[in-house]
Amino acid sequence: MSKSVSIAVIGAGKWGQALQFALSFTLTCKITSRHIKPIENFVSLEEALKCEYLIFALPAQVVRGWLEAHFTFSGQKILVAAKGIEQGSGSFLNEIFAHYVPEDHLSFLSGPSFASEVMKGLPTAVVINSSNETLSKEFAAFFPSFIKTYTSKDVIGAEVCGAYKNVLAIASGICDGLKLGNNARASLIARGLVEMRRFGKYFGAHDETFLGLSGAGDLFLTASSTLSRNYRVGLFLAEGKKLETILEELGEVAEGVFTSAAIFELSTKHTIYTPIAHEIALILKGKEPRISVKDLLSD
Ligand SMILES: NC(=O)C1=CN([C@@H]2O[C@H](COP(=O)(O)OP(=O)(O)OC[C@H]3O[C@@H](n4cnc5c(N)ncnc54)[C@H](O)[C@@H]3O)[C@@H](O)[C@H]2O)C=CC1
Ligand SMILES: O=C(CO)COP(=O)(O)O
Repeated sequence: MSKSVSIAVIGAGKWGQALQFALSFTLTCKITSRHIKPIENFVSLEEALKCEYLIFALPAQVVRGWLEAHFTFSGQKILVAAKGIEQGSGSFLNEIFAHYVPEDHLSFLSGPSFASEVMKGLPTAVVINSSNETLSKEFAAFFPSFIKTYTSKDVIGAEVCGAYKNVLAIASGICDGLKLGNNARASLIARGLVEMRRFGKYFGAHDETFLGLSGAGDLFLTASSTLSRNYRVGLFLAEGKKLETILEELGEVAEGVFTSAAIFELSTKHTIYTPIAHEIALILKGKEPRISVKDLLSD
C-alpha cells in the first residue's frame, strides 16, 4: 500500500485511536481531535480535512453538530465508524451525512471490533458498507492483515445492526447483573436478534446482514463481554446505580443509552414491535429492571 495515500481519522477517542493504529500498518494515517493529544501523526483539524480519505470516529450524537460546524465537502471519501441512531430526530447516520456528502463518497464500518483488542493487533473481521462498491474496496485495502475485511451494499442493515446491538448489550448486562442465568441471556440475545431484524427490515435492511458479522457477529460480541461499555452500563443498572453516575464513571460513550431512546421514538412512530429496546428505554428513565424482566416474560 502506498504511503502517499492521504487519510485521517477524525476523533481520537478509543475507536479513533485503534483505527489509526490498525491503518498505520499499511499507510501513514493522520488523526485529529478537538483536544490535542500526544499521538504520532496527530494533526490539526484543518490539515486532516485536506485528506482524500476521512474516517469519522465521533459519537453518533455529535456528528450532525460537528459536520455543521466544521465540514465542507471538497471531494473527500468517507468511512463512518460510529454506531448509533440520533436521539430526538431518529435519524440514521447515513441520513445525516447525506446532507453534507454525496452518497457515492460515503461508506460505513460495521462488525465485531472492540478497540482494545484491535489496539493489541488481535484478529477480527469487519464489513465496509457502501452503495459504491469501488469505495468500499478502496477502504478495505487500507486495513492490515490481522483485520479481514468484507464489503456489502447494505448500508441501512449495517447501521441498524451496529446501533441496535448496543441497546441489546445493555439488556444483556442487566440480565447478567440480575444473575438470571445463561439460559436467560441466550434467550434475550436470540430474541434481540429477531427484534433488530424486524426493526431493520422496516427500513429496508437485508436479511443476510443480520446473520453475518454486522448483525450476529457484533451482537454476540457486545452482549457477552465486560469489554463492552454498553454491557457494563447494564451491569451497573442492575446493581441499582444511577445512570448519571454510571456514565460519569465510564468516561466514554455508551451509544445504546441514546439509541434506545431513538428506537423507542422510531418504533412508536412506525408501529414496529420492539419490546426489549422499549424496556431498556424505560429502565434508562428509571423503571425498575426486575419489573421490566417480568413484563418482558409476560408479554
Ligand atoms: N470503542 C470501540 O470498541 C468501538 C466504538 N465504536 C463507535 O465509535 C464511536 C466513538 O466511540 P469511542 O471512540 O469508543 O468513544 P470515546 O468515548 O472513547 O471517544 C469519543 C471521542 O469523541 C470526542 N468528542 C465527543 N464529543 C465531541 C464533539 N462534540 N466534538 C468533537 N469531538 C467530540 C471525545 O473527545 C472523544 O475523544 C461510537 O459511536 C462507538 O459506538 C465502534 C466500534 C468499536
Ligand atoms: O461496537 C463495539 C464493538 O464492536 C464496542 O462496543 P461498546 O461501545 O459497547 O464498547
